[in-house]
Amino acid sequence: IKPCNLTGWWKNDLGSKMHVFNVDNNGTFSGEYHTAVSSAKSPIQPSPLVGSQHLDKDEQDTFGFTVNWKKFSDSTAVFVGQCFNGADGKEVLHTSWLLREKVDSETDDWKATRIGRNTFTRMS
Ligand SMILES: O=C1C=CC(=NNc2ccccc2C(=O)O)C=C1
Repeated sequence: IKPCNLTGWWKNDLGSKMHVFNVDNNGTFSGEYHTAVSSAKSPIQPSPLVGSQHLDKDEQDTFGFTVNWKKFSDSTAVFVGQCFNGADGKEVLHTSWLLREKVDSETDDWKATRIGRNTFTRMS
């Protein structure tokens, strides 16, 4: 199976863009996340991401990464997923995410984590 390397630019179904810098030989990578969903008032600036992917030979690897949302909010998102070579030959990342918003009091802890799914495709 054609290997699937995360290095490069990806776009998700919300229109956010992710730039993965080089993946080292441990599968560790860093990058920048350019969200499309931040509140309009704050200028969109990239947030740092760090992650790790499997490097099995010629496999469709699983990965995880963490995004710390700079500036606009003290939230953190973690993504887990797998890279596939789609039927059309295009690479696609199917991910699940947890978004943890910072809440002001422990009594609000119960409502502070959201879950969802995102699909990323490589930006040509
Ligand atoms: O200030 C903030 C706070 C949270 C954010 N979450 N974005 C996400 C959370 C889950 C999945 C995708 C995204 C995205 O931005 O594409 C973005 C900006």
